[in-house]
Amino acid sequence: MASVGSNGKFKIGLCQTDVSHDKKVSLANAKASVAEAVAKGAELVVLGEMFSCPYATKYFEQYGERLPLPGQAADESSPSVKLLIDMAKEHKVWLIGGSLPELVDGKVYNTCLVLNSEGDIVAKHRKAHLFDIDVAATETRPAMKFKESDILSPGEQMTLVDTPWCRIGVGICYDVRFPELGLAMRAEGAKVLVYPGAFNMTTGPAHYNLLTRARAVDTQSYVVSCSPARSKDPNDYQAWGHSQIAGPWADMLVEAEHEPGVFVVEVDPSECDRIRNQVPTSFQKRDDLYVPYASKRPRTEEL
Ligand SMILES: O=C(O)CCC(=O)C(=O)O
Repeated sequence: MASVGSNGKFKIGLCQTDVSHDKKVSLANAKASVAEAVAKGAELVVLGEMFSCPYATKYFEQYGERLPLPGQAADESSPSVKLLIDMAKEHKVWLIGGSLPELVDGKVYNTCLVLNSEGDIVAKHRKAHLFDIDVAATETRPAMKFKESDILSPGEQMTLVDTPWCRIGVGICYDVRFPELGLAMRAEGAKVLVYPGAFNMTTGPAHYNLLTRARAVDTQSYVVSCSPARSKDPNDYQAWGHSQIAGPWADMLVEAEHEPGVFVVEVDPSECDRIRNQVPTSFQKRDDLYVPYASKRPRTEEL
């Protein structure tokens, strides 16, 4: 498909921020990090999953806010939304606003707002695949159990945003595990896939970098994974951190450690075209072989 946007180079800033139990502190951390990213030249800035809410299902309602629809004015009672709008306007920067617990009609969603450089909300992604896992401890990894579906409802839509540079696809954390979503966004013309996330100390070391690179190699796109920093309080959810960007060749362009930090990387959407032409997998697909199976679940005897 024809490319959307200029296809020109631009700089992406990753903000790996500390999340506090005091929302005002988390928002102040986000504000300082976005300002730092802009000072370092970022034109599009990304925050982590739940950047203003400790990551635990028991907090999602308490910290939840009402989020406007794209094109709608923000409710003044939503401090995280107000901050995102103010930051986008003040710095004239595009923002992929991590995620927030969204309260709507008795439901709670894990939602990412995307704002343009005028502070307009141009897209809203609700996490489509909820993080429900139950991993047993082994000698080499701690146990990890999480059940977002106790509180959260899943989003029902794929999210694509047209920016001045290229089309961008947005997913949230566990969404990155589903290659079909990344491939669908790529089929719709995305050249950058952004996943605010908050992996953990069990799956993070094993899979975070691998998944970022895997989606990059599947889709021949830039893949941006942005996490909060690890909490110093052992009673909190321990985020893996390691915010990172892989290029369309699946090369790691930046990878943080677990401390707070701001990382700015230049990306070039036209590089996706070069890689896609050199290794033209999207034109070599054998849909006749596997599309009939695309919606099948594993046979029950294998579960
Ligand atoms: O997929 C994983 O292992 C982690 C996912 C996660 O932390 C999340 O979806 O919030």
